[in-house]
Amino acid sequence: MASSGNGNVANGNGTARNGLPAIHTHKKHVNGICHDDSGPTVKAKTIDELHSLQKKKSAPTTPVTGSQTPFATLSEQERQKQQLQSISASLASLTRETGPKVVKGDPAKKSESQVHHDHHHHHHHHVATPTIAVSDSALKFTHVLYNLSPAELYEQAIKYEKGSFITSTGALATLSGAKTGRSPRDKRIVKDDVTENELWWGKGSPNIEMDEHTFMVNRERAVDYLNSLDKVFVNDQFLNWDPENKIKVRIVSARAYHSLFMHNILVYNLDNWVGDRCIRPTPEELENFGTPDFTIYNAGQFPCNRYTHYMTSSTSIDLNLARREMVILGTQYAGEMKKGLFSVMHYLMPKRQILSLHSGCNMGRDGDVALFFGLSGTGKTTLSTDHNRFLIGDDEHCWSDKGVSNIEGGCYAKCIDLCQEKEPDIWNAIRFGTVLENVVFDEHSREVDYSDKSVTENTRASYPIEYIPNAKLPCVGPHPKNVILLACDAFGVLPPVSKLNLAQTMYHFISGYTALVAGTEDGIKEPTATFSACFGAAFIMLHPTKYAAMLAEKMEKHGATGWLVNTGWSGGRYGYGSRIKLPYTRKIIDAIHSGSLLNAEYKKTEIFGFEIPTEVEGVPSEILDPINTWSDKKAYNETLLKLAGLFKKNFETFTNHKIGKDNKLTEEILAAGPVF
Ligand SMILES: Nc1ncnc2c1ncn2[C@@H]1O[C@H](COP(=O)(O)OP(=O)(O)O)[C@@H](O)[C@H]1O
Ligand SMILES: C=C(OP(=O)(O)O)C(=O)O
Ligand SMILES: [Ca+2]
Ligand SMILES: [Mn+2]
Repeated sequence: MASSGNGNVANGNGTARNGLPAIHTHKKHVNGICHDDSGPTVKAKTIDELHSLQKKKSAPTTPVTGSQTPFATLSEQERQKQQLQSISASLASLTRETGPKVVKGDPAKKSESQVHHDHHHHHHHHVATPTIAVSDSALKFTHVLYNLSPAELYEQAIKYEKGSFITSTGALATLSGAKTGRSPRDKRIVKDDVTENELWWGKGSPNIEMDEHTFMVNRERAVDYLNSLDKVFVNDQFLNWDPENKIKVRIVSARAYHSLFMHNILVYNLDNWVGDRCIRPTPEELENFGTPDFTIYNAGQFPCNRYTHYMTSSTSIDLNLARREMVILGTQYAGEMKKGLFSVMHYLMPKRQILSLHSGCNMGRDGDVALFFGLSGTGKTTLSTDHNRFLIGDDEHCWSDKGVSNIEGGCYAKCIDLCQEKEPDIWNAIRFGTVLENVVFDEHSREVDYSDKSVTENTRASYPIEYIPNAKLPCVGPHPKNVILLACDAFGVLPPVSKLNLAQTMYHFISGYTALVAGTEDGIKEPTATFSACFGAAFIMLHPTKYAAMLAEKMEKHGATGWLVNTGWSGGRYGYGSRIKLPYTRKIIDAIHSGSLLNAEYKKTEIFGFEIPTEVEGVPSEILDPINTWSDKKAYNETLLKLAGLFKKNFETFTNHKIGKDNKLTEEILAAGPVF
């Protein structure tokens, strides 16, 4: 018994069972006990002690300022207490007096912390509690997992969230549940005395009203749900890389998946840079975090109550600008949080004369910045991620007097049919730390099949921007030189590239055209035109002409050129022609960046009056005028007229709005549409 205890598998004959020579250990006898260990021993007496040696204490996620005074520990405790008080206040029910008792750390790790500390209540920082418990949730503790690291969030997800797996490249595969895309029709905005006058309401507007009381009902529902859980995740982060215009946000959520998504998507740090490496998080910034400017309550697993006024489904995404709060019920799609905050920026930034943009953004070696506007799936992420240029951001930006800044700290790429050769940077960004939503993978090798649409076509990857090798850190840049409007035209009649004058740029910016291809199940054969003002009507808060006026003013002031790029069909509409090849679109974009396209030879198209180049390096010239690619010229002309009609009809809503200070620009914009 004693001799086999160390795992040596020698048999009685001195030969190992597998035929290899037996291993002879030099046995020492101490106190008559046979002892096998000759090497150095571990400095632990129990298995618990051994485990406690494995982890050393890291700097707190909300660290104290550098000084190492004897009072550092004291103030650290005080600071921790304040932070927990602030979180408890966030989670407070508004019908009861105080917030829940909150404690930091994983509820599953109670025994472990007792090993570390003789008086383990030092480890758990309790917050002042109500003397009379008025509800069951006030009797229990809510554990707070605060600003966890990606590794910790992986462990949480894999242990507790069904559908969480590590893929062969180290990404975290997750499922977002029943909702795999945004639910714009379930978005509600509180209409009060202020927002009634400030916001865009009515036809075409994304803002569907709800009253303050109903918001409180849903807020209470979310808060009660979150408090009923053993633990919640809290992320304290920032929006916007412009230090003067950053917004502090707190996200309270129930899933590690949501916490990791926001960790990737938002900004942790703005100031603390060594070269182009960021030390995150900045102690000062997080120490001074205090109360957030904006809070999201994500109770996505829990539905809203359809008996509640204004509710038309089990999903509700509610924004209250006065309270600076957002409540999410009945959807776990993570994009809802990111785009919800984008709406908030679309309200807050214009008040500071800063234009918020639904666009990607990158910069060349000479500091030439390009914006890529476009609706979902038109190519913002794909085309702004360019190996020859610095990525400033893929989706949400601000344009201030100083230049551009990314609102976010990460990217959110579509991954359907992702291909390593065509999109190497995105491909390589899908590794440890990246959240991969709703993808399908081999159950054994864990290799992802990006062509598989079994869960959804809207498969996504969210990764920190620094996973892109040529990310521009910090994510800010000078004033844009080129403003590229992307349209995925499924009618196949828009030219691959058109140069626009300012009025045309405004006309197309306000129109915000792209086309959706009908899903096969719908039985619809026709591509459907979508007009989404400012290429992001779902997120804008003010009337589109407000943003358009700001864009016109900035483009004029900084001499930016507008372009319309069709990333959609050519040679016939969807079902007949084919999608313009990504390498051709990239060549077109290259020519815009280099400036060569600005000075190319142009001809004017009929109906839309686009200036189209006769030649672009690396692109077959015949495809530059779409009529050449259609074998049926009559069908081309009919389709072109049909699309022009849709543009005209859509623009009717805007004809009686003034854009900018005088009527001159307004008239020019109205005249910049299709003529037929
Ligand atoms: N010519 C093209 N230009 C841009 N994208 C294309 C083109 N052809 C196919 N695609 C695909 O279209 C999708 C564009 O999505 P994405 O860049 O994520 O859009 P957005 O960021 O605007 O939502 C990607 O999957 C990309 O591979
Ligand atoms: C996340 C989204 O953005 P995009 O498709 O524009 O990248 C979305 O629209 O839900
Ligand atoms: Ca986007
Ligand atoms: Mn995108």
